[in-house]
Amino acid sequence: MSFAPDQIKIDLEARQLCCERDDRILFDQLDLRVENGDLLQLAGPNGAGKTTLLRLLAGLNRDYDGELLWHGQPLYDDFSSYAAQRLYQGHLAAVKKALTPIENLRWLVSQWSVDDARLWQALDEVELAGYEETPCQQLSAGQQRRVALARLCIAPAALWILDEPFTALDKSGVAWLEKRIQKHVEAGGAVIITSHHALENIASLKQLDLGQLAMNRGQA
Ligand SMILES: Nc1ncnc2c1ncn2[C@@H]1O[C@H](COP(=O)(O)OP(=O)(O)OP(=O)(O)O)[C@@H](O)[C@H]1O
Repeated sequence: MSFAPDQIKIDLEARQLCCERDDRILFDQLDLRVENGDLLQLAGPNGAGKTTLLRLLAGLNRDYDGELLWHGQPLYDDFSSYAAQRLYQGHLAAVKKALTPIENLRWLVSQWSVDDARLWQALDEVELAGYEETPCQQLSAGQQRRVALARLCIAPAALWILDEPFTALDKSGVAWLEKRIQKHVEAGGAVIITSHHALENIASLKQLDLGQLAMNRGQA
């Protein structure tokens, strides 16, 4: 059975979100909403708070003021239903180096029941055919990133939250990932991404520039 992200209602909202680190306000009074078909790129200079915001949106950190809502209800009221619909990829590839790509993939998608044949196919899609049973410590940084990204071919999650996913990818990897993101958004899924990589080729792109917000705050 194929996965149709448009069959799942995506409605993630931040209202008046505020976050401080080390007595420094990273962002405040921040409002955003992500729904089916949205691609939101968080922009801003190093240290602006992009990863911090992404982790809040993924439900990995509760150190904030303001509201985070899923389907109009507080995110943590029914967190498991939210977690089942979102896929988070952190800025590190986060593969276990002692394991092979196929073993890593089994572990990375263990929250969903996925046929093993589909995992082999996903590794083929990310151009890792022939490396499926090689320990990841023997793979390059870009190949390890591809192992983690193979999840995007498999996981039935409608909302992708991706932190610098282009890191270490070569030209063909970048082109593949851009297409994969575009396809997901066009199919009715949604993507929130931090990336210093330009994503201008994707028509529905929206940007939220945390550096600009901080500058506006300074001038207010
Ligand atoms: N666990 C933490 N404890 C204290 N301060 C933190 C913590 N994590 C991040 N920070 C601080 O919060 C600020 C924002 O960090 P964050 O990683 O969100 O920035 P970023 O915009 O993603 O940067 P980059 O483009 O370099 O990845 C930085 O000044 C950082 O030092």
